[in-house]
Amino acid sequence: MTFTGGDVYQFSFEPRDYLTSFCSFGKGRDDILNFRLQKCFEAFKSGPDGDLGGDVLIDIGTGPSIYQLLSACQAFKSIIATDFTDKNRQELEKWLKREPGAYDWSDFSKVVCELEGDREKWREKEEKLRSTIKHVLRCDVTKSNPLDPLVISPVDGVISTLCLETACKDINNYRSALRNITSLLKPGGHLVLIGVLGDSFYKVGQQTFFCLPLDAQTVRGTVEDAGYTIKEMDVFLIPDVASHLDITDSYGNFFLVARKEAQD
Ligand SMILES: C[S@@+](CC[C@H](N)C(=O)[O-])C[C@H]1O[C@@H](n2cnc3c(N)ncnc32)[C@H](O)[C@@H]1O
Repeated sequence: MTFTGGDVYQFSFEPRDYLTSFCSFGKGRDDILNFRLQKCFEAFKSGPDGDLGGDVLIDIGTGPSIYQLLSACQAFKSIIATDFTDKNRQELEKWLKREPGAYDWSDFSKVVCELEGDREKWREKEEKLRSTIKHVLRCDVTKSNPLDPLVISPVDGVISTLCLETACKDINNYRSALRNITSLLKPGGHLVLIGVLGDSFYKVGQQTFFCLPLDAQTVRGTVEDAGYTIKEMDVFLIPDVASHLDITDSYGNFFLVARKEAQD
């Protein structure tokens, strides 16, 4: 599979096709989605005074998705969402502004509220997230400053879900993209990384996108080499890989939390 770079994303990544295939319950992927929501819930549950909390969280490569931020919005005062493509940022804005036709995330919000103890509070949860996302910015993880030309003060937290492996054509590029996003983080700040394992492609509508196949050991080493101490890494192995082969060949997901040490 040849690498699909920024131009392919900008013109051919259809947010609604992506959401329908990869961010919908009841399509044989519930266990994967529940793994991500559960791990985010556990990681952010200590709130603003916990290790994983503070003033600003940046989500790198948010895409059209918000599931990864539903728990985080209880732990950070503000969130900056980012993505490479115009269409993804527009789809996200549609949800933030409650525009007609915005994607319905209520199944996800209900799961997270149930984990927090009251499934009925899902509307309040969505309002809390909307008010916590203060900006939706363009980003490019291949740039040394991914928010270029914007320069911001280093933040307390960076989260990135399923982005770096889709944006990088080889492990050296993955290493530098990780270093690029690390430059946005304060020493002592935390990185939350969710990614896919063994994935070489994923299909969004009619378009097939490249993915860099990763294994847990390589991710670990790369994160440590970028100046982090890993606090947690958990792997979810997909029980029935064959049933997803029409849209992806990933065999698992990983969830990682790491603290940035003093030197970059
Ligand atoms: C598989 S989607 C993941 C979206 C979302 N984070 C999620 O978990 O559902 C990959 C995302 O990476 C973004 N992306 C691709 N290349 C990028 C780059 N060079 N810099 C930043 N984001 C990029 C895409 O636009 C897309 O939104």
